[in-house]
Amino acid sequence: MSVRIALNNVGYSIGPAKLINDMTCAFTTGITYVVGRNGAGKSSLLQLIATAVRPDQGSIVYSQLIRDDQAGMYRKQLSVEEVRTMIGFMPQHFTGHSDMTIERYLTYMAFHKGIPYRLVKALIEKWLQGSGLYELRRRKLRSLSGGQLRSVGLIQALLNQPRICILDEPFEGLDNHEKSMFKHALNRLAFHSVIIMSTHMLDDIEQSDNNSLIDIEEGTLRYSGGVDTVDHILERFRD
Ligand SMILES: Nc1ncnc2c1ncn2[C@@H]1O[C@H](COP(=O)(O)OP(=O)(O)OP(=O)(O)O)[C@@H](O)[C@H]1O
Repeated sequence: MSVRIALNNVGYSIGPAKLINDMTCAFTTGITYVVGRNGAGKSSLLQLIATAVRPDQGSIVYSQLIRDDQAGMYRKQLSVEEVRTMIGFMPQHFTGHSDMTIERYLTYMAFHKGIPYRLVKALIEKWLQGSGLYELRRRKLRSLSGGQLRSVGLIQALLNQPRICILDEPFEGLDNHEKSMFKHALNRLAFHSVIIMSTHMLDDIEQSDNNSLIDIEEGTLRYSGGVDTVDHILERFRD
C-alpha cells in the first residue's frame, strides 16, 4: 500500500557546513525530480531520505497506508529497519563491488533483497537483455564504462520493484536506448512506488500529473509542487 515520506524541518550539517536547511516537504507515489545547481544539496537530501545519513535537526517520517479488516484504513509509521527493506538506492558515485562480474554482483544483490532463488536467474537475464549488458555479464564492474556501471547501479536499485526508489543522477552517461528502457521501467514502478531522483538533465523531466518537482538552492527548498507549472524554474538552469 502507498508510502509517504515527510520531512519536518530537516537540517543536516557536516562540521560547520550546513548542507540542508530547515526543509519541510513530502513525497508520495509517483516520480519527484530534485533539481538545483551544482552544490545545492541534492545528493545530501537523497542520502538523508535513503537513511544513509541522519538529520541533525527535525525528522523524516515514513508511513504506509494499511488496510485492516478490523481497523479499516490507517497510516502506520515505519521503523528505519522496515524502511531500509523497502528502499532501492543508487548513489551519485555508484561503484558496486568492483571485483565481481555484473552477473555475480546482481545475483548477490537479488539474494540480499530477498528475491526467491528460483526467480533470480530469469529476472537478471531479463534486465541484462533489456539494458544491452547481456554480452558483458562476465565482465568485472571495475572494467565497465561510466554508462555501463550506471546501468548496473540502476538495475540493482530496481531489481525488487522497491516501494521507495532513490536515484542520484540516474541517466548520467546512458545512451538513448538505455535511457528509454530505464524510463519505461520507472514509469511503470511509479504507479505504486515513491521515486525520487535528482537530475541535471531538464529534458528528462516528464510532464505528468503523477510527477512532482522540488527545487533547492544552498540547501534550502525553493519550490515544491507539480511539474507542469514550473517552466520558469527550469529556465533558471538553462542559462
Ligand atoms: N563532506 C563534506 N564536507 C563539507 N561540505 C560538503 C561535504 N560534502 C558536500 N559538501 C558540500 O555540501 C554542499 C551540497 O553538496 P551536495 O553534493 O549535496 O550537492 P549537489 O546538489 O548534489 O551537487 P552536484 O549537483 O554538484 O552533485 C556543497 O556545497 C558541497 O560542497
